[in-house]
Amino acid sequence: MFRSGAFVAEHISPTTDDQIQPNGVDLTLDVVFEQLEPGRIGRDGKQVGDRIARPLEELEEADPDTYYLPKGAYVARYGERIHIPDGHIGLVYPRSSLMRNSCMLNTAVWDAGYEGRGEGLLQVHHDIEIARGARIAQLVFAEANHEDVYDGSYQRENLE
Ligand SMILES: O=c1ccn([C@H]2C[C@H](O)[C@@H](COP(=O)(O)OP(=O)(O)OP(=O)(O)O)O2)c(=O)[nH]1
Repeated sequence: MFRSGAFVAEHISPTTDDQIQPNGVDLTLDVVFEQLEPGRIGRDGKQVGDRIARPLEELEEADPDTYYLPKGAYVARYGERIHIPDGHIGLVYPRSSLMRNSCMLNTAVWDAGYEGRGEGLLQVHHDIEIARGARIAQLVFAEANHEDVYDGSYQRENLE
């Protein structure tokens, strides 16, 4: 069963009322990264390739705090601190307005016990402007059985 947006909001911070949806909580765009170097997925381990944040100069041109994204693939970091409570997994879907603008956000599994400010693959199939802090995605929680809780390399990522 999927949980209500009000329940999800108890585990996401900060949130404003307009982020709380019937079935989930909207996540905002914080930073957009471009990958520069190949990563590696090995049999025992992995490496995330070097990346850079979209340069601030571009953000400050014309319309401050807006990303102008040409067609391509980016990694988006969400603005909220997310905790996946015991007994649940999280899934992220694109905000439909993003998808209707020919862009897509992909999700992997958000494990029970994870805490951090996570990331998603932002596919831009047509140039788009996205304001920093704009709502781009929706996080939902589904109830799930598990024996262990998340203890991987991304635990507590991007927390101050
Ligand atoms: O779209 C997603 C999905 C998950 N996560 C977070 C939550 C999840 O719990 C964590 C780790 O995901 P996963 O277990 O898939 O990572 P991995 O590649 O297997 O690495 P590790 O074994 O170090 O966890 O990343 C994201 O930031 N974005």
